[in-house]
Amino acid sequence: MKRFEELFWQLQQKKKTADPDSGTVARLAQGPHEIGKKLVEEAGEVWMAARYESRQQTAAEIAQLLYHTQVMMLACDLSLEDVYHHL
Ligand SMILES: N=c1c2ncn([C@@H]3O[C@H](COP(=O)(O)OP(=O)(O)OP(=O)(O)O)[C@@H](O)[C@H]3O)c2ncn1[C@@H]1O[C@H](COP(=O)(O)O)[C@@H](O)[C@H]1O
Repeated sequence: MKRFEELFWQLQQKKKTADPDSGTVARLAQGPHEIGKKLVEEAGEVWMAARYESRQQTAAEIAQLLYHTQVMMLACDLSLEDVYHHL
């Protein structure tokens, strides 16, 4: 099981090393506009899963939303601390 911080550190490494096999690196190359569209799509999937699907499916959709949120953070050069500051 991977935790939020661990995933972020992993994605930071992918970005830093420009891993050519990484889907994250490919998404980052698309920029914040495309990443934002994906983020909104995933948020909609969370909404629909919560409304019409199982708890398990909702959890899976939330995990994807968290991933795409982290991709946006990296695209905007935001650290975990930058975000936690506002919690
Ligand atoms: N947790 C995730 C993760 N969650 C979601 N996704 C991506 O988001 C997509 C989910 O969107 P959809 O269900 O809408 O699928 P889709 O329609 O095929 O999406 P698109 O590829 O068309 O955007 C998946 O296909 C993945 O591309 C993720 N991609 C990667 N990770 C983790 O990120 C880490 C680094 O991954 P890489 O950068 O690929 O090495 C690894 O630990 C991965 O497990």
